[in-house]
Amino acid sequence: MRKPIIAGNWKMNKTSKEAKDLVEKLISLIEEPEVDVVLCPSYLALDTVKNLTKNTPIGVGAQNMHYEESGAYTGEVSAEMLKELGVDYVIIGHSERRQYYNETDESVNKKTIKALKTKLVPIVCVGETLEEREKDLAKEVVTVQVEKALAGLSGEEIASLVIAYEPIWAIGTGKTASSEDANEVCGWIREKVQEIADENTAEQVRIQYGGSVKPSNIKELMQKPHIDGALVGGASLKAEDFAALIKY
Ligand SMILES: O=C[C@H](O)COP(=O)(O)O
Repeated sequence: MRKPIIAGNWKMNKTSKEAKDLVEKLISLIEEPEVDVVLCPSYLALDTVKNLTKNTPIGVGAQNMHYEESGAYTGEVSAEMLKELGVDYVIIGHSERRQYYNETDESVNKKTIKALKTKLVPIVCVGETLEEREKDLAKEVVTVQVEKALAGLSGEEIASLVIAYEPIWAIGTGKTASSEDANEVCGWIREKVQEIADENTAEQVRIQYGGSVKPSNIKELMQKPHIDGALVGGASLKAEDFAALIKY
């Protein structure tokens, strides 16, 4: 049985002070969540959020990392630096990083390998553009992204990570993929994992949906057999909304 995982990706929002307010409010609204809960603030707020959530079931994730251990990479942050802060998860290959910061399938693969070696749980993002969906290319695009992201990993490693399916056209637009469409793509991802690894791995790997998830649509999405959670942007910025998502 896969435990659902709901993660909030705050993107470039919330100063450390605002993060503190949000986390304190969230803690007062959720007691013992039945799902894994993860908050992904900016790098600068990670320490604050980690300290505030220390004795709670809330996990903390970064939004990106570099694949090298150290070196002349101005502005970058390593997996070791995240680990030292007590970070548990790291989002890898978010479409905004693919679109604006030259993230490629190859760098996603390197980062995923590095995260696993450092004992961070990667949340590996994949998803098609609207144009690709309209040309009926979603299956090909998404499964190739999965194949390339997971290249060289063992079944055990794949089973331990999280894959987030985020159709780019649904991110921050208010347009959610229908629960049927989202489930269909998550099913294709699971099939691909089975092909790359084996049935057991495919059964274990958790696949999230992301793209305009909100309290009004989470229940329907979570009822689908291949959807094991959500990667949430906008609705994770308000404690009440995020708490409602966790309690779906
Ligand atoms: O990482 C989160 C996704 O990009 C979804 O963002 P959104 O919930 O604001 O559409």
